[in-house]
Amino acid sequence: MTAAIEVTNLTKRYGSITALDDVTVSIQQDSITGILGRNGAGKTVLMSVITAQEAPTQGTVRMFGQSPWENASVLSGTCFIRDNQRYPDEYRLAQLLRVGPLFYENWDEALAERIVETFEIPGGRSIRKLSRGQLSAVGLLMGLASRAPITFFDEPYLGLDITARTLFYDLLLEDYAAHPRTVVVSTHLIEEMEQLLERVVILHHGRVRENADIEDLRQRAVRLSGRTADLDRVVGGYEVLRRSTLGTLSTALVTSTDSIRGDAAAAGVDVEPASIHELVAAYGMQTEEVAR
Ligand SMILES: Nc1ncnc2c1ncn2[C@@H]1O[C@H](COP(=O)(O)OP(=O)(O)OP(=O)(O)O)[C@@H](O)[C@H]1O
Repeated sequence: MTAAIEVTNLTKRYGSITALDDVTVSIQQDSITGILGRNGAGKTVLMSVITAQEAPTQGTVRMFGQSPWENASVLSGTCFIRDNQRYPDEYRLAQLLRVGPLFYENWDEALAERIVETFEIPGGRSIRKLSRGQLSAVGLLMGLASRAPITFFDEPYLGLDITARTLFYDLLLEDYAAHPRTVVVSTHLIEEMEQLLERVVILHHGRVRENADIEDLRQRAVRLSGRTADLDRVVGGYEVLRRSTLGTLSTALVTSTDSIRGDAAAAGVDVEPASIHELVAAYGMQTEEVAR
């Protein structure tokens, strides 16, 4: 694995708030990596520090082996589309399409035009008058057409309807297959996006809870369900990530082990693979102490 981004012992504090707490993570080159975690987990701050929009309190960031801080040669190869991306006040789409190639050397004009048509982005008014979804479509346009070697999308779909989101996912996969590059995307729409992701970083209270291949993560936990008394007999020896009971029936999300399926079968308890979004939700419910 070649790392496009290496973050080492990164801490970011704002006064008494610790947004990132000793984060060490590497992001694989030519992969699509999802940054997941609860509100306030540190996803945006991590991307802001990696892209040198904010200085770390401690720790180091390397992109393609170099520090991005005031490093034009590194930063020219990155594109960061924020959820609240701002553009100059009176800018219209045509101006944005003209400056794209000035900022990004791999800019693809045909792709940009295709995205304008696909997402029906209006060109006749200033960008600040666009709807929330249309503004997100402009962000997708910049992020995709830039073809930057490292592209960050921070919740890129805000306000986009389901058709537009599906079009985005299809376009991203198609363009990534034709032009492999490193894409980092933060999202809460885990079920929708997980088929795109190859790697996943899960943040919790500013710390890395998981940094794994998505296939490995899928093996990480199982969902047990059955009669509460039967379930009680099984879960005792395992790490229970989340449990719920309705009447006489219970379900439990349990860290997967070699013996869990045998033990569950012996107790008459059903076992199914847990989904990534169940796992992320369960991690998010853990107290800070448990997560460490
Ligand atoms: N400029 C700032 N000053 C003070 N605290 C900040 C600042 N920026 C971020 N934070 C805090 O850092 C923490 C992480 O914020 P961040 O925006 O990275 O969360 P997030 O994971 O992106 O959340 P969300 O999913 O809600 O977008 C939060 O507690 C936030 O309040």
